[in-house]
Amino acid sequence: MTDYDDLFAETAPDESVFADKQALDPLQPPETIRGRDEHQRQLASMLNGVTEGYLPPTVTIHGPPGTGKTVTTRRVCQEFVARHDSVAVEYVNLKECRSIFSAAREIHLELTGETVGAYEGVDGAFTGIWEALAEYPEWTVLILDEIDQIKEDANYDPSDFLYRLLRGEGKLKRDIQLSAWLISNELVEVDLRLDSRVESAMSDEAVFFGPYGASELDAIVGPQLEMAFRAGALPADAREYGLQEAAWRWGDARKTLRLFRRAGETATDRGLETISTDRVRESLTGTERESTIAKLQSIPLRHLAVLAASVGQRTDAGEISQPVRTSDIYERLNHPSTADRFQLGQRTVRQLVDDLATMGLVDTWTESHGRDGRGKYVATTFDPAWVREAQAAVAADLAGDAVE
Ligand SMILES: Nc1ncnc2c1ncn2[C@@H]1O[C@H](COP(=O)(O)OP(=O)(O)OP(=O)(O)O)[C@@H](O)[C@H]1O
Repeated sequence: MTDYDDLFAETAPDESVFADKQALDPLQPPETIRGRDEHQRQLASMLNGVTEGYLPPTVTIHGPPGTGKTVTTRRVCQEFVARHDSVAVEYVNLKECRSIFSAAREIHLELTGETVGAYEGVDGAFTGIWEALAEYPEWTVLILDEIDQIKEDANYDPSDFLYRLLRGEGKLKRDIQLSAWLISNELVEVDLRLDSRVESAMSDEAVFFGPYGASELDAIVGPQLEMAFRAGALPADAREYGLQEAAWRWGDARKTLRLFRRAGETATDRGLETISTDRVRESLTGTERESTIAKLQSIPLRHLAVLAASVGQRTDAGEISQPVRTSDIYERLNHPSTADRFQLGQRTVRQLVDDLATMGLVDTWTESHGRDGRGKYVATTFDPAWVREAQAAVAADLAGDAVE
């Protein structure tokens, strides 16, 4: 039988380098938005359009992960509506929405507090959305975070969804003043392949959040590092090294916080009083691995299948052999044991490989083989073994869903 007193005593950190580990939690809203003055100014001047009777129908906000798109946009909007009764702001994260209906349902839920039944469909959700907005203040800013998710719906064109949002009959009839602020990693018009009808209904307002440099990361996470660690636990050289590497590799504030948290945990596990540059170096690999696997778990299954096929078989020595040709990927996916499951033609495989390259997950290049023509080669931009780990995690999730 377990002696819990012993168990907890043994696992309690006695010499922790942390003073307040929670300070490194990226989910805690920051007290102050730092290093984004110009962006805040741009967003504020768009909001100030209401004083002249105009809000742009859309504002696109894009840039790589962890660059402050969400926190900055939400904060500026919240502060503005707190000072202007004629404006309301609503925020909806579409992260979990893999269909247009679920996106419309999520917006409806945020505006009304009520769920739309599946039988009411997208039409029902939009009717409810317009009825709700008719009761709102004169202007509404609707922030749709991770808008790129709506492209996952194979049965519905993202253009139709956005067109309804911008030019829907129910909206025009009620003269609703809605400004849709669309947040995503890629430029939304390109990523969602929006048609010209939607593009002309959108406005040109776009705000780009670039990756942070080392000094910006210092300004953003610096105060959190001060709070998180005991005095002297994070020496200046290790701190500097971590910030430089984080800026060079990612420019992502969230990953930077994770990097220092992991480094601190390793130091504490090993009973060390300080976090050396070596601990930070180890943490860099761990952070890279963790975030890549998390990203792989979130991509569509077809893309993951193509990645798995590009990773291929281990050699006799247990190594994964890369690069592979796109034709090999196609053949592996069309092996009799899996062909029925995937049903991916050559063109689709090529398209999926291009998507993976755009996501930064693979590198591709073409080589000439003399008389045999040319071949396109594919290799992952990260340790290919991580694909197997992501596959195992996805399979476990799917099995869990099936049980529920
Ligand atoms: N300028 C900033 N000032 C203070 N904290 C910031 C800033 N930028 C980012 N952060 C921190 O990083 C976290 C991630 O930021 P945020 O969610 O805004 O990034 P994002 O660009 O929307 O990322 P994603 O594309 O992954 O959704 C925030 O919760 C906050 O802790």
